[in-house]
Amino acid sequence: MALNWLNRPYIRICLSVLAFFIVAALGVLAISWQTSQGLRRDTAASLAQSVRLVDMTLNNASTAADSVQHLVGQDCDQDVIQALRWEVARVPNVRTVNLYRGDTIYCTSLFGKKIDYVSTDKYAGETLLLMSGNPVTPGHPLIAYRRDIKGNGILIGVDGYFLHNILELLSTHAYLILQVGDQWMDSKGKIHQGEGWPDGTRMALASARYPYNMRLVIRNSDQWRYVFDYATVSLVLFPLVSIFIAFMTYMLLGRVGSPISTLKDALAKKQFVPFLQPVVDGTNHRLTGGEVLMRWQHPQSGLIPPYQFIPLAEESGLIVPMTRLMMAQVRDQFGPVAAQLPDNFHFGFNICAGHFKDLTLVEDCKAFLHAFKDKPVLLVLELTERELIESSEITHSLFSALRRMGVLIAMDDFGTGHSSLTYLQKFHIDILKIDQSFIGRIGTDALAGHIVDNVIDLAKRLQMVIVAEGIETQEQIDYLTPFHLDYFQGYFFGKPVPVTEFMEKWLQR
Ligand SMILES: Nc1nc2c(ncn2[C@@H]2O[C@H](COP(=O)(O)O[C@H]3[C@@H](O)[C@H](n4cnc5c(=O)[nH]c(N)nc54)O[C@@H]3COP(=O)(O)O)[C@@H](O)[C@H]2O)c(=O)[nH]1
Repeated sequence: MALNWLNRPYIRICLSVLAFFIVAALGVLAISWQTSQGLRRDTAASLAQSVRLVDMTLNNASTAADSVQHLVGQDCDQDVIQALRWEVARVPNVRTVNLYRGDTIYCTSLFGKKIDYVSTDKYAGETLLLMSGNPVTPGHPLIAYRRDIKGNGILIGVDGYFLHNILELLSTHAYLILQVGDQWMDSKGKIHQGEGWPDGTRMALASARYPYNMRLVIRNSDQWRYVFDYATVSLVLFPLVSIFIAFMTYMLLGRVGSPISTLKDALAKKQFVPFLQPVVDGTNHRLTGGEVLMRWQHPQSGLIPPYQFIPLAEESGLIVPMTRLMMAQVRDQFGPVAAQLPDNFHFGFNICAGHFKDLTLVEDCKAFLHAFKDKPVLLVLELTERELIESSEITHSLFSALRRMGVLIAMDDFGTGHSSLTYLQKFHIDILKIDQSFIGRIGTDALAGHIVDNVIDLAKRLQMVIVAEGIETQEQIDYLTPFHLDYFQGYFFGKPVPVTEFMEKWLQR
């Protein structure tokens, strides 16, 4: 069948590996799609959350500014200083509250009256300035909130600690920064100038209230960390599923093509070959013929014995073309060397019952005998007693046609079935082959000896040619010799071998 090529080992391995990679690739795609969606969703939520928290922090500064707004422009007396300090103590996150006039700070919550310069032009949106520290706490980041009222105003220092805490907490799977003007703070609280954040997918969200942006970068390493944190089960499951699918692919491909289609394929490729077992004269043990026994020369599995495929071949009817192939091969290989065969050499073919309904059998026998017209041989069709031949008009006319051509009929495995005598009555049988199971028990089993004696007696009375098959020992030969049987066959004389080996070993040169 056309699909049989699929179960060749290397095709099976290649397709299984392919199945593994397809499933694994689909798994990688599914995991990366799922995690990238999850990561985007989570980071977008982190961004919104960070803006909300920074806004809340700056709202505190704005609240403090509201409270001291009426002091703007007033002299820095004790009441004003006290009011400024009160706000530092009262409002969370606020570290200093200062008043300025023009570009000069003149009143501070920390030092009271103090003159200091303020560069108001550096403030983003005139409101916010990120600072890496101030003279009191150098290296400690802070954000200055400014409220200007006609050239005078309030400057509020907000502790950067809260801001970098927000960044740190929300940057588990991304690099989160707070950007104010061209300065930005990372999650460690470090202040940077200009661009310079890492490569990756970028997102940004601006505050609606204050002039700053929260920016977020998803780096490759973040993606992988997210995968390990949130898709651990899938990471284990997909390779296992891929291995399972590859294994199933391998196993299922092994079953592609039904056994019958496999036989058909083998038949088309002529993988069924004849082996020959010698049959020798019962007296002088010289070669007189050969039984043709089928073997399946499988390209991968090697030589397959008949018991593994003959039953299915018989059941499916494929045995008929397979037997025809045997006859054709033996004819074509022995025809040209017929001169080397002993006189009256006989070829025995096993023929199943179903074949006796097929008229091609007559044609095949004719062609077979014709191939040996210059050195005639005997053709023996061996019928097994295990299968019943239907007694019909077709079978009888077929038997008659075969007889007219001189084809001999042998009864194989005699004694093992239930119809031996019926057979002998209904069909003209020329040769009787005593089953090897009886021969094998000679000398060990008295009953088997009696059966052999009686079968020989019956066959002689019916004037049939007798073959004792399955001879393996000298003891068996010694037992049978006094009966003067026509032929012996068995491993003692030779096992079934390929045609070329049979020719080399048995034919005269
Ligand atoms: N319809 C067809 N059936 C066939 C064909 N070729 C074989 N067969 C059937 O398979 C049966 C087993 O065949 P095989 O394995 O080849 O065995 C044969 C011999 O090897 C074996 N034998 C012969 N001598 C001995 C022996 O001394 N000891 C021993 N243990 N085994 C021995 O016997 C088988 C031959 O038997 P038989 O056919 O009864 O003469 C075979 O029996 C067939 O049924 C085929 O082409 N067509």
